[in-house]
Amino acid sequence: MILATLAVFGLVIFGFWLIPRVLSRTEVGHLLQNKWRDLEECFHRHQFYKIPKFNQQMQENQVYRKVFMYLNSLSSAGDSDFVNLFSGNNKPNEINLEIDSANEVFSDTYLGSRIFWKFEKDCLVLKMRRKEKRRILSSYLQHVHNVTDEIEQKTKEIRLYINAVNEPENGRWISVPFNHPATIDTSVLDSDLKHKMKSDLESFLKSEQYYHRLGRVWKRSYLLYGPSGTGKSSFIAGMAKFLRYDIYDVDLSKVANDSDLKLLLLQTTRRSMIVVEDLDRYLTDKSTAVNLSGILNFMDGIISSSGEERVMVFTVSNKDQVDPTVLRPGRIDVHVHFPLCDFPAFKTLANSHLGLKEHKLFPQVEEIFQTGASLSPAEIGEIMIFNRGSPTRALKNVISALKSNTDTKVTIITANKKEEPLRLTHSVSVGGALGVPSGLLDHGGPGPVGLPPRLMYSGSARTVEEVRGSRSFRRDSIPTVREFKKFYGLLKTKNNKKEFVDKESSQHEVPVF
Ligand SMILES: Nc1ncnc2c1ncn2[C@@H]1O[C@H](COP(=O)(O)OP(=O)(O)OP(=O)(O)O)[C@@H](O)[C@H]1O
Ligand SMILES: [Mg+2]
Repeated sequence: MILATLAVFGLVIFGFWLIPRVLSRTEVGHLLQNKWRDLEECFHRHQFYKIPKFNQQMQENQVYRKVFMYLNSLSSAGDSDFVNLFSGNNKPNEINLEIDSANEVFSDTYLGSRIFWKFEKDCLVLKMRRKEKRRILSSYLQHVHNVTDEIEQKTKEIRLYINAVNEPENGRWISVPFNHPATIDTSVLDSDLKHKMKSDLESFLKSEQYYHRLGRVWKRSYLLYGPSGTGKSSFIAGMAKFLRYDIYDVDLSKVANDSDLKLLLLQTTRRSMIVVEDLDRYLTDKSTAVNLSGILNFMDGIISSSGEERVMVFTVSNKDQVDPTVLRPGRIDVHVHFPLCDFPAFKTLANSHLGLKEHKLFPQVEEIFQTGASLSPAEIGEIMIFNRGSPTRALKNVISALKSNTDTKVTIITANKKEEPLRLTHSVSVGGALGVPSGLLDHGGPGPVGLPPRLMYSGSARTVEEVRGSRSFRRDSIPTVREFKKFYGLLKTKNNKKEFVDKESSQHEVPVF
């Protein structure tokens, strides 16, 4: 008797456990669930809001578009009876799922209230309990807006804008899709610095209210400084991808005057990154028609169409040469140093480029770094890429390049008799603005110290006097390696005194946080 009671009791419990599970997986269960919900809603009065697909001018209603996108992002969308499959817009191999507008009701929960969406002919209908509309309607719509904004931001194609010669019919900017492969993570930099940069950018994105409360323009400015080939442009690409911002790359030499620069800024959109590479060059060479006050106003970003959500990035090779007013706090918020390679950075490159964690030549490489020799990550990276078939050969070539670089670190007397340091090898620019090579590549054979041919640029010929007159070789007329050697040979005969330039501090710093 007791056994029978226990068996019945067990069966009842099992039944209670099993029935909801079976129902939730079957059509009957689904139907019952919907009927129960409908029954529950029968006891409430409802308010309906219609969102037409088109406005009176037969243009697409943006609210409809956003709600449609929002509904697609709901987890319940995946469970809907009919789902359409489309190929991706920019990636044809990708398949996207989209809810079908055929008479289905989608329910959503917001702040504890249930909200229903239904497709009708050319419109979407929002249904909510009347007594709850005051409490949730506007914040729910804001929530829909925020979610879709975030989705759009994540999926949008990043574009690179370049200020072209004046074409009034097309505006001042021309753009191309931006597909640079660099990310913040692929930059060979101190990992703590990369982490700080990411959190700085993230906290900027979340600070709209904070900036508004302070009455400040919601923008943040970064100065990336360091020798050529240390990854400044690649890092900018990584920042833009991290933020998913478009890049406006300002070429100041193509700007007619201060008001033209204002116009350019006015024609940028929010959520964009405004980049001026080699700012020091423009300031010292006066290779722009814009004067200092025009540049300062531009940096302050006051004149912009919305004044909102801008990141500005400036690169310089040596910040000590830049007028302190340009770099004052508020105008530049964060300084980031891009150093030449040290031994840990070399090891990271060897790992990523050659798959080497350890090698018998590493101690030798470390020793040379300890003597103060250094090359830019670009130079070391190029040697490794060129010799990637043989890691040992790659390391040997890095060693000889480092040794030869030690020999080429000299102090030269410039035209104005002032001693000025010049690192010859760092002047071989391997990357133009945002990594687009600006010189003509010479594939004519290996370089003199095992450097790959890619490192050799055939720029326009320059005389030694021209080279000596400038602080460093300019990107737009890069000498060939042979010219370097010639130049170096001349230096040796003219200056018997050969000094090492002080090794730059390898400390990365982000002074303002
Ligand atoms: N720190 C680094 N981490 C990873 N790659 C680097 C780094 N530095 C340079 N490189 C590589 O070297 C090449 C040139 O780098 P990039 O153009 O970013 O240097 P740059 O500092 O902007 O130089 P320049 O001042 O001449 O414009 C790129 O292909 C990049 O991938
Ligand atoms: Mg650059």
